[in-house]
Formats: sequence, C-alpha cells, structure tokens
Amino acid sequence: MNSPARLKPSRTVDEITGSRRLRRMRKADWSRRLVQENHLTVNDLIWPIFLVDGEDRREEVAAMPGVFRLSVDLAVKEAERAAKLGIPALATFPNVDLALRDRTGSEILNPDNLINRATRAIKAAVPEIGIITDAALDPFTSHGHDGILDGGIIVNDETVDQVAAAAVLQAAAGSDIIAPSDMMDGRIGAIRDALDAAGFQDVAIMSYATKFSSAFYGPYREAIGTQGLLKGDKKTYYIDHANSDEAVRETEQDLAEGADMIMVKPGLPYLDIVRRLKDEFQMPTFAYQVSGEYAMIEAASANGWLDGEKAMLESLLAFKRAGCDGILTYFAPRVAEMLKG
Ligand SMILES: NCC(=O)CCC(=O)O
Ligand SMILES: [Mg+2]
Repeated sequence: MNSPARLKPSRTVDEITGSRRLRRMRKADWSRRLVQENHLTVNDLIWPIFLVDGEDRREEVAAMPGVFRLSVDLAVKEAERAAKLGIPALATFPNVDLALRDRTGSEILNPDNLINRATRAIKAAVPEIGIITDAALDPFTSHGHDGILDGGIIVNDETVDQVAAAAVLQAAAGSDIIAPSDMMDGRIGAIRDALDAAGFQDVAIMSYATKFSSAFYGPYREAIGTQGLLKGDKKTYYIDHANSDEAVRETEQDLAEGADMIMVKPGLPYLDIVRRLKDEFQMPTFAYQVSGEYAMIEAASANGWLDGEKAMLESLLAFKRAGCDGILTYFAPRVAEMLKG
C-alpha cells in the first residue's frame, strides 16, 4: 500500500529548511517572550461607556453581558476606577430619553444634554482621564439615523452644520477628543473650523474615517435604544463592507480636513483595512472592537465553547499586530485588571 507515512522523503528537513528551524525560538516560554513582536498594554485601551439619565442607575445591556448603561454619578465612579487602572481615555455614548428624540436630533444642541453633563462631571472628578465624545445624531433622532432625515433622505450638509455645532458644545463641556461617527462628507473640516473659531485649537479629532455598514453593531443599538426606531439601513452613509480602496479615499480626505487620529470600525473583521491605512498614512490608528464582536466572544464563552479570557486577549493583540495604536473595547476594564495583576 502507498501509505504516505512509508514514503521516504527525498530530502531531510534540514536540507529543506537549510537548518532554519523556526520552532527553535518557540521551545520555551522564556524564548517566546523574548521574541514577542507585539504587546498589549493598558495604554492601548479606550473604554466606551454607555450613559443614561437618572441617579444610581446601572442597567445591564442584555446582548452585552458585563456592560452597563450608567447614570452620570456611576459613570464618574467608573471613570475613577478606569483612571486608577491606567486606562488613558473613555468614550461616552448616551441612551437618550425617548421623549427628547426628534426628527433632527435637536437635543444634541442642548449644552446640558446627557453627554455634556457626563463630560463635565467626569472632568471635574477625574481630570486626568481623556474624554472622547461622539458628535453624531443617532442617539438623538427619533428614527435612529445619524443624520437629519428629510423626505426619506439623510441630508448631508445640514447634518454637518449641526454636528459641528454639537462638537463645540462638547468641547466647551470639557471633551478632549471629538470623534464623529456619522460618515457625513466634510464633517471633519467643518468640525475643525468650528472648534478653532470657538477657541478650541487643542481639542483633537479622531475620525471614524472608515465606518463600514455592518451587522456587528446590533447590540450597540440595544444599548443606546435605537434598535426599535431604526427603519432601513445606513448604507447611504456608511462604507460598503465589500470595499477597501474607498476606505483609503475616506481616510485621505479626513486627514486632509484635519483629523488627528483615524479609526477603523468594526474591528476584527476589518484588520486588512487597519494594516492598509497604517502603511499608507502612518497616522495614529485605532480600531473599534464593536458590540457584536464583544457579544460573540461573551456568548461563546458563556456556552463554554471557547476560553473567553484567552479569546479576548488574542483579539486585542491582533489589533496591535495589524498596526493599531489603540483599541476601543468594551473589555477595557477587564483587560486592564488582568494586565495589572
Ligand atoms: N458610534 C459608536 C458605535 O456605533 C458603536 C458600535 C458598536 O459598538 O457596535
Ligand atoms: Mg468622509
């Protein structure tokens, strides 16, 4: 019989590899640590947190076990914890009272809206932590879209005006980085102009340069309460997930308009985009490990189908390997605890 095991190879492994045996450096923990190329540290973490009105309120997001909507007082406590853990920055996302949502998302222009109140409270209590705010309309609109809806169309330019005005209010509340997630054309330049005109030259912009139309945002929509509201999809403004050149064009434009940092979203299924953008632009590059990615790891882990902790760490290190300078991740406090201990 011609069993493969019995075939005599014509060359030895040393002949085949030229004695370059790559397993040599993998033989022990110490040698693996010595040649490890990428590392995850607490400095790589941005923690997205969800906000809700009220006091002493802490509601778990059903599709995101371990993730909570927090009233501002509790968000301040979590910010204190994050700062103690060494997490550099938080990104806040509000679940706005339904009564305050309307067709144009006008509540985003309230200087005392949930985001701005949270920013002020956190900055007052924990000035050393960075605050990143999203100047996007979706938590504020009655239809869950990221723009002003007019005759069935998400109108670009009116949305940009409103987002730029909201960015100034967020900066005035103490936000350090404005991170607009809506993908309207021209928003980065408009926000930069508006911030500069208002004297906020030092407030940075992290562009959601490449936000793809994706099924992985599902649990987030539950978290901010837009899942029942959203009609249709966001394909007229988010990037088609079939495209990669388009992501380069979007990023080029946002950088030309004044973005200080760029972000890719979702994360893990889009590492090719991360690598491409890092190679092309050499800018501070981030990825958002979104709600659906978190939920997948958590669900599989809860079922005993994979080791959740290991999968979490592996996924985060993969972002570093792909070229990320940092990751927005709901795992941030858990990872920070682990890295500390
Ligand atoms: N503007 C922020 C998001 O859309 C987050 C999406 C997610 O975590 O699924
Ligand atoms: Mg763009």
